[in-house]
Amino acid sequence: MSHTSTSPEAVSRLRVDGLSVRFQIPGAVVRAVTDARFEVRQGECLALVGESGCGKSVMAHALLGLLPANAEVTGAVRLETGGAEPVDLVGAPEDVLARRVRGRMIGLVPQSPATHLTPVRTARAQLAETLRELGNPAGSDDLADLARRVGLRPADLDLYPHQLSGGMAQRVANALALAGDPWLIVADEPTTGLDRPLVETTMSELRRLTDEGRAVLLITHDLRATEQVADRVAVMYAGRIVSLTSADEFFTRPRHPYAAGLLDALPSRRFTAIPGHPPELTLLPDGCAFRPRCDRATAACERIPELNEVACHHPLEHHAVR
Ligand SMILES: Nc1ncnc2c1ncn2[C@@H]1O[C@H](COP(=O)(O)OP(=O)(O)OP(=O)(O)O)[C@@H](O)[C@H]1O
Ligand code: NI
Repeated sequence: MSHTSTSPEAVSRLRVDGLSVRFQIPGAVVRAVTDARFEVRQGECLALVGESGCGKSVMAHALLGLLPANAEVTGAVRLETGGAEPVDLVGAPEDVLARRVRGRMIGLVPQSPATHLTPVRTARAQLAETLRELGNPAGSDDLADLARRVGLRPADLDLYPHQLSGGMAQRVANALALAGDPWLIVADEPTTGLDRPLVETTMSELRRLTDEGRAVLLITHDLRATEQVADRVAVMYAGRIVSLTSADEFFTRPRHPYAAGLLDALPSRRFTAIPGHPPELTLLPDGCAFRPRCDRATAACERIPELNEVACHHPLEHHAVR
């Protein structure tokens, strides 16, 4: 389902190469993201899934230079758009990120959006201001169009943040992320608080933007929504990407035991949770971090497996699903 109207050299993409994030906290180091390698290409939606606390939001913030001062980021993140000079996002000066990247090249839908809205201004005022700041003349048509695309009714726009339900605040955040017509949309749980029809609206909008030649990095717990829009799926466990395959392969022939476990936990499948819990990111074991929960673990798992689509010493051959 990829969009290939441009020549290969001009293909836009985000390339993440060996990205790691460490947080220094009193007496410990949180290894939130370790050695992430992936790309998101024009015309593609890549979903990033994994249990709570595995490092998904930290990864999203690292891409945009939005981590707090106790974070140490290493590795490379390059944004190549339309044959223009690539932008190196790790180590880019704050003014470059603020003026050129955030909102314009990369739009972020933050997790828990209600906390990011200005309490004293209506949704309409915040959208209009963002459109203006991002150099869009903000005709009322644009604003109305943006609202419609995310499933907001015109009357919703006159509400103040405290009057918005969680789902409405989510839609306002989705609209704010799209206001600058960014090339890449990083959407961190963009469907929180939305009912199924609105989840569908949001997913179709993300798919439409993707098919028009943009790119989407979708962070979500909603595997149903993932199945609907993702071209590829990256599975994260304890800060590492442990599986990076086509969505079709992830949903029908998962090879990493953790990926298979996530699918088995779905009510529509076996409805059987993976036993145990992920490790503390301050106390990661050597070797495969999933080993203590994995019924296929062997002595080989004391070494970190390479990510060759699947980071596992003993991937599943044919896992019966559906
Ligand atoms: N500023 C910080 N200082 C120390 N640790 C942090 C900081 N920010 C995040 N962390 C830790 O990094 C880890 C990854 O957090 P992150 O928010 O990325 O998880 P997540 O995969 O997005 O989870 P969820 O699905 O619940 O949103 C967590 O253990 C979290 O406590
Ligand atoms: Ni998160």
